[in-house]
Order: sequence, then structure tokens, then C-alpha cells
Amino acid sequence: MSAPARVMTVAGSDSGGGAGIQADLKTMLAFGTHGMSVLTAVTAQNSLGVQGAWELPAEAVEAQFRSVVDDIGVQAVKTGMLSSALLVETVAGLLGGITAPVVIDPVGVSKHGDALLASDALEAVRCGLLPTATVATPNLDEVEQLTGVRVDTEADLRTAAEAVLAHGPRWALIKGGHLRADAVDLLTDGTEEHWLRAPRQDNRHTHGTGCTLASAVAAGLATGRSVPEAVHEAKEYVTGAIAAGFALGGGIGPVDHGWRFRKPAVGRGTE
Ligand SMILES: Nc1ncnc2c1ncn2[C@@H]1O[C@H](COP(=O)(O)OP(=O)(O)O)[C@@H](O)[C@H]1O
Ligand SMILES: Cc1ncc(COP(=O)(O)OP(=O)(O)O)c(N)n1
Repeated sequence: MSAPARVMTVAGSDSGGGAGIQADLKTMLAFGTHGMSVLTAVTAQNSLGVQGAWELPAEAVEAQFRSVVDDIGVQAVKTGMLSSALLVETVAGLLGGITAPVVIDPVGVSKHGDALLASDALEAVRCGLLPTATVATPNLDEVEQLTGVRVDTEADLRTAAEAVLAHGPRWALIKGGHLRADAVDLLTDGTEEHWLRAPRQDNRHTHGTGCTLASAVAAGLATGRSVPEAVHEAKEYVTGAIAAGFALGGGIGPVDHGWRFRKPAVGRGTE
């Protein structure tokens, strides 16, 4: 039997299992790929927020990356929480040495407003990390932090994408999850435009949306999809996962990474 496509995430751990490395690996499995991980930081996190975060040494990040790439090999890479300028620079340097497609989710803050990236790391993201991206997937807050462009309406998404593309990724996927109306995202390489629209799900359990979308794109690229194909399939997956998002703990529950595997009411908790 042939091995599944290999996808690597470079990201932080979310102890609650809704975002970060845990979301990435579940998503990669949902796409039938083999997920591998380079851990950058450990967070103590739950449905109420982030209670603590501890960064790993740069040499530990580099060693994990080399262990995977030098022996197993990767067909796509996704990055998430990178925590500091040092880790952003370390990871950017490592990505410069591989040829596989790279999806950069420039994670800044969690849904609860907890910082997952030091403010002095933004310049390293702009100058070092974004140029390595096949696709960069900022949300609206990240667009504003990185480019100064504020997005209030769908019409602003094009300006945002142009500003992100100016930092060097081949494609920009601007996520409109924080807009008021439909959840509209814009994918563009500066020539082609793909508008991805989904009705806004009236479900507060949306923890992990961004990690899930970016990992799904990476899994699609690893299996040979084009960027537009991978993004369309990822959007369909995250929309279903949000619709099926469930309550856990006392705050914002996770999206359901396993929604395609479940029959109604099977595998659900009783609370
Ligand atoms: N309530 C929602 N209903 C439908 N789609 C959503 C909703 N919230 C976010 N999305 C979608 O989820 C994906 C991730 O976007 P977003 O939540 O903005 O990312 P992040 O987690 O990085 O803030 C995007 O495709 C976005 O349009
Ligand atoms: C460890 C870790 N990494 C990333 C995030 C942010 O994840 P995201 O998918 O953007 O989801 P929300 O936090 O916005 O729900 C995280 N929280 N933790």
C-alpha cells in the first residue's frame, strides 16, 4: 500500500485541542494525509482563553524540522503560532531550504485576544516569513497589524490582498471570518481572483477556524491540488466544521474536525 501524502505543521500546542497543532493534525487526517509536527510553543488553553504560554528553544524547533524533512520528507508545510521574532526568523530560514508548498497562517492573537506572537516579531513576519509563502492566510486583525490596511467591508478585501502580496507570498487568502455579514474570503495572486462565500453560521463554537482552514489548504496542496482547488475544498471543510462546532467547557467550543466522519448523534457527549 502506498503511503499517504505527508504534511508538516510548525505551530503551538493548544491543550484544549481546538486550535494549534491539535487542530492541524486532526484536519490533516480528515483529508487523508499523514500529519507531522514541529512544536514551537506550549499553551495552557481552554474554551475561556490562554492561561499560559511557553516557547521552545530555537534549536529544538530546528531539530524537529530537520528530523522530519531529512528522513521522511514533506509534500506541504503549514505554519501557525511562532511566538517570537527569533522563532519566526528560525522557521523562515528553514522554509527557505525546502521546495514543498508552504501555507503561512500569520497567527497574532487568539479569539479571546491573547497574544500568540510578540509585537516585535511583526517585521520578521513581513520581511522573512511572508516571502516564503505559497499562500498566506491572515485574518482581518492580522492584515491590519501587518499592513496597516483596515477591512470593514467586503470591498476592502482587495486592497488588503494587494498589501499582503506586496510582502512576497505567491497567493494571499484574506479571511473575512470577522466581517459582519457572510463569511467571505478572497484568494488572489494579483491576477486571478477567487471569492469564497459561505453563509455566516450562527454558532459561537468557532475556536480553531483559522488553523483548520490553513491546514486543510496545506493537505490539499500535498495531494497535488492547485492553490485555488485546495482553497475551495478547505473552505467547504471549515464551513462544515463550524456548522458542527460544539460546546466544551464554559466558553467558546471548538469546530468539529471530525464532522465528515460522524453520523448524527454518534460520538457526541451527553452534556
Ligand atoms: N461564523 C462563521 N460562519 C461561517 N464561516 C466562518 C465563520 N467564522 C469564520 N468563518 C470562516 O472560517 C475561516 C477562518 O476565518 P477566521 O475565523 O477569520 O480566521 P481566524 O481563526 O484566523 O480568525 C474563513 O474561511 C472564514 O470565512
Ligand atoms: C496554539 C494556538 N495556535 C493558534 C491559535 C489561533 O487559532 P485560530 O485557528 O486562529 O483560532 P482562534 O484562537 O481564533 O479560535 C490558538 N488559539 N492557539
